Amino acid sequence: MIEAVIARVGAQGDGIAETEDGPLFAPFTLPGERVEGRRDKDMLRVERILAASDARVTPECGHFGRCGGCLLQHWGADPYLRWKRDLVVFALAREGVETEVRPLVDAHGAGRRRAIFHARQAGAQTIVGFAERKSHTMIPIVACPVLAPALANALPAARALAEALAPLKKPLDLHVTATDAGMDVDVRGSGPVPPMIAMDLAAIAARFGLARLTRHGELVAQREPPFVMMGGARVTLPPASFLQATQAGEDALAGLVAEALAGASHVADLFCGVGTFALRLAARARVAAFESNGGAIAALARAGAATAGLKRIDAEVRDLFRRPLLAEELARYDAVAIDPPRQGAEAQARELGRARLARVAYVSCSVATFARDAKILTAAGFDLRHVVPIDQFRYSPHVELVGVFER
Ligand SMILES: C[S@@+](CC[C@H](N)C(=O)[O-])C[C@H]1O[C@@H](n2cnc3c(N)ncnc32)[C@H](O)[C@@H]1O
Repeated sequence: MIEAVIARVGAQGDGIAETEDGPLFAPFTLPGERVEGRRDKDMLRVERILAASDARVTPECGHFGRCGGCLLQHWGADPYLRWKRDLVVFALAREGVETEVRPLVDAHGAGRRRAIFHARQAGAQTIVGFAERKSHTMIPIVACPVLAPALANALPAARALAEALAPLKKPLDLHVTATDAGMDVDVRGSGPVPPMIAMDLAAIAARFGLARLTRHGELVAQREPPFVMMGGARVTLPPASFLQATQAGEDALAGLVAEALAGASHVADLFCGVGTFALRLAARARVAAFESNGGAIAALARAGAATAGLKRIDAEVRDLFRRPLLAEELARYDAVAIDPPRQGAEAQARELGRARLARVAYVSCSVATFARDAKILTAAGFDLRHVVPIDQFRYSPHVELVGVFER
């Protein structure tokens, strides 16, 4: 057993004690706390808190400490939100990216509207829940307080579906999305399903009032096509679509992108998904939207065509890692919104740098790849005017941001 004093909370959400042998990572501890525990390589498995921080609060979830979803429910809101903004401040400073980091937007709102539950068979028992952190061990989950009220029935529905599929003995992932028509569920991992089980699944969909149930994107049952509103457009979602994690997060990101690109008359939306930004930007500007997922592009095109009052939207399936929009192609736009996955968009950033463009709104879910791409853009003459951090993933170390580039 050793004693340690926690100096700070690190970028992965662990408390960190500085020792002669280097940093010791102590999950679920807070700055200033004196703790006792067992050392396991660079981890400290805390067994007792000898002196607790004043900022320690009671976690709102009974699964906290085991479930890998939340790491920081034990921290008061103010220091937690300061830490989250600092993740962006310090990561950019470390990479030498100089800019104004604006106040963090708390975008938890009503809660998460998407969840992926895992289901595993343990003998005769079906376990439905989330994985432990950095492990495949499943934690059975009874309730998850970070989910939006529209997902209140998501866990019981996922459990019923997993139990119906239990005879197949396959590990399952159940993607649940809250839509304006009700819950949309896509079950992955089951493989082919015998007709009797398919009938059971359809009955469960009806019992829980699911808008739609699909298996690997194939329709099992549908009460009403699941849709969400984006600006004035009604978007019918393909199964397991990407959506920003919270409605408040989507509204905040879309508002910041619209503000950054205000006055542009022809905008390119890169990594556009189902049109989160494109369908709103098209109220004021002509938009060209690019994305590798064909289902998302079809949904965006249909929603745009069916919405009165929008300017023209051109939507194209394109792999922007392999075939980024070239500087010559970008010449026809006067501003760009870009929102890549975690890997960032290195090749695309180089083309944005080469293009004769004045404005880029860069939405990112990874400060590290954002910093890399920001350096490419600033080396090409862009000024990173400011960055706005956004917290859609309360209690986790994930943070989004919008960076506004001009030249
Ligand atoms: C962070 S999401 C953003 C989606 C959209 N902007 C939104 O806010 O809903 C990233 C998007 O990039 C798409 N994507 C992933 N890899 C891609 C690639 N190589 N080329 C084009 N799009 C890709 C994903 O399908 C996803 O829709």
